[in-house]
Amino acid sequence: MDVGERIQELAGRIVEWRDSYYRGEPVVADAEYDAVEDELRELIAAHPELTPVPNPLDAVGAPAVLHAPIRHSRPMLSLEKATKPEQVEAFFARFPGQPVVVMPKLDGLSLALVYEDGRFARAITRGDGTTGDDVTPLVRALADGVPQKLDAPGRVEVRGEAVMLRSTFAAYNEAHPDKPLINPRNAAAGTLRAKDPATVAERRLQFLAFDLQTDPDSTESDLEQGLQALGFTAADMRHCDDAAAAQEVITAIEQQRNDLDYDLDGAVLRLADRDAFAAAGTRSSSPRGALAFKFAAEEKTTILADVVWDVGKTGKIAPVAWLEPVFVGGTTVTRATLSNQEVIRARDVKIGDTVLVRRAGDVIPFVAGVLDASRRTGEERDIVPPTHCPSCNEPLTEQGNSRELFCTNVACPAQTVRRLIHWASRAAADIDAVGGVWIERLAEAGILEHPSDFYGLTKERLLEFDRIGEVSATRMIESIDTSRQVGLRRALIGLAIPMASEGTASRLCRAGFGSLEAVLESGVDGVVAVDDIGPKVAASLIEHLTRLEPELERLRAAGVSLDVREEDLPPVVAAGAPLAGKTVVVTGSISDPRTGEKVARPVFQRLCEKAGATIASSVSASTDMLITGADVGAAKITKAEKLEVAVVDQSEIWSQLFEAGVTP
Ligand SMILES: NC(=O)c1ccc[n+]([C@@H]2O[C@H](COP(=O)([O-])OP(=O)(O)OC[C@H]3O[C@@H](n4cnc5c(N)ncnc54)[C@H](O)[C@@H]3O)[C@@H](O)[C@H]2O)c1
Ligand SMILES: [Zn+2]
Repeated sequence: MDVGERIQELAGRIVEWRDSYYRGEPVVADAEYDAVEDELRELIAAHPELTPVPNPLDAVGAPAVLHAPIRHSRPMLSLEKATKPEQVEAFFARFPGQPVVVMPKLDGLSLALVYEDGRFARAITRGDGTTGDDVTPLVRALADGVPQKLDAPGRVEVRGEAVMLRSTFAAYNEAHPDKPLINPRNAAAGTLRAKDPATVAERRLQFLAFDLQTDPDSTESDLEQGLQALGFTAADMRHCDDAAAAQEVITAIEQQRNDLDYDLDGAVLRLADRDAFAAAGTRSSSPRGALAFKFAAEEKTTILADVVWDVGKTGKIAPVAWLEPVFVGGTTVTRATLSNQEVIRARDVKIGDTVLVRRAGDVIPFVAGVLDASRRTGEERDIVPPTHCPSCNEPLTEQGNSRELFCTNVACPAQTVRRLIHWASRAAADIDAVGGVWIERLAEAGILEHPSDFYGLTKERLLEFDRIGEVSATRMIESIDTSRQVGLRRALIGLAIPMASEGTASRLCRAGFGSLEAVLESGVDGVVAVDDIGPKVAASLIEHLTRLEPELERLRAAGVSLDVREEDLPPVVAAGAPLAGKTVVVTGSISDPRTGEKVARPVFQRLCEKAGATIASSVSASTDMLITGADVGAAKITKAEKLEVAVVDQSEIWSQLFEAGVTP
């Protein structure tokens, strides 16, 4: 194929894919679409004489099917893309001396909100950039962050992104396993295509503003201040004076990405001054005064090679997708979860399909759906759930609306191994020198069945196995020995009791229970009396602890501590408590000023508690103080400053702690 043909092919594909995408039925993941755009852009740059007419790269969106077309007062454009720091430097070089804001590139859909004489008049989608769809009733009914009235005369146009919050998305999919949404962006777009707001009432959207035009011109020339003065929630903007500062904020946004309640696919740089942005003008499809820095994709497509049913520690049999390796969310993914039978049915997934895989942050990668069922060849196979346990061959039972499968055989070998691995895991007994493979070998040999069996192992017994040396056998035994100090909280986690979470374990300790036996003795009534422990959790806890009583006895006999540990007790507040009544957030890396040694964050937080503080995990309006260690991301500090939370360096706190006699 010659270059001209390739260009035509790529251009055709872009038009086709955009068409499906803007209809709400994407056929490829964004990353694949972007790769095709990039290839076309490069070919055209090298062969300008072969530029297709029309050139899809000069167009915005797609010639959408519009129900109620409205022409935009000025075009709604796309953004120029960057992936390298040099491009950020070039952007600053183009506008010497101009302040720039850096903000998240929100992954939803853009809207223009028009206000006339202080009254919300209409909301319009981007459409093809020139003409969009009137979605006023839907926005009125479903979007938060859209004031009905403004204190501003004349015509005001605010542009921004309507996103579906991740929490809304998750809650919706939980409530509708029969018709799950693919991802928050698609969900937001689909919501605004609905004919009647009542049919999509649970699908609330959040509007976050990033652009403002006023007529007559307002006196406020700073974009962010202008938006806030009118009462909008603006995208989180941070002012930067040079490329290095901007690059730092871009990195901070990318790191923060998983902690936010909305999807973002990059960071946007934009001239902070509204007049300067307008004066910079536009290219065919993007403004000159802005630049989008793209992050790594969190969604990709790949082939579903097989589905394997995995037996978990509580006997749940979960479908695991075996994938052709795909690089997504920063790592190569080969396995992903398919949740349960009902999700497989609802998403209509078959073995051999090209599936969309989503991996964001620490969440286990999952198969979000099949993008393009028309790609099927007929060779695909249905995913057939097992009727018997893949490990012990006992018949399975089905539970709940999502028809989860369970093996209820308490002697099921796979469950036994899973439970042992769980006991040895970091959050529980932390037997780090004995890995999963060893646990499996020992279980197969009949030496390990219950957690208490770890404590009867000897070096001599381990040395009878192949491929094990003196050194590692000694390490294993030492690691097991240390784990005898596991204590109430981590032992409870390690016993993998259904419905009892890590939070339950902490709450029991803080409520004053001295040992696992004491929890059992207090019965359902005693446990339910603890704040934030409900009757179902209490019942499950007591039922399983009763069943495990002989095991608790064996653990005790082996010298394993099931008593509460000092660190899990409510802190004894030091006299004079310098941080009394303060809610604090700790960020950055903390070290003891006397030795320079690093101090783990939970340890430092514990010291703050002893000094009277209440610990929070993120900065909010109710935070009194942000305590900063070394290497703090810029975004956290900005947020604290915005909320007028005091930002205090760790050195200040350390002196107060030492003075009150609180030391690690
Ligand atoms: N999967 C597919 O088949 C397919 C097809 C077409 C397009 N796409 C995807 O759509 C996107 C490209 O389309 P585009 O040109 O609309 O988007 P773009 O990436 O050029 O970005 C422009 C859009 O970013 C949004 N935005 C979010 N936060 C912003 C902020 N803080 N400031 C300014 N704008 C902000 C606005 O809605 C604006 O319209 C890409 O992500 C692409 O992968 C996918
Ligand atoms: Zn089984």
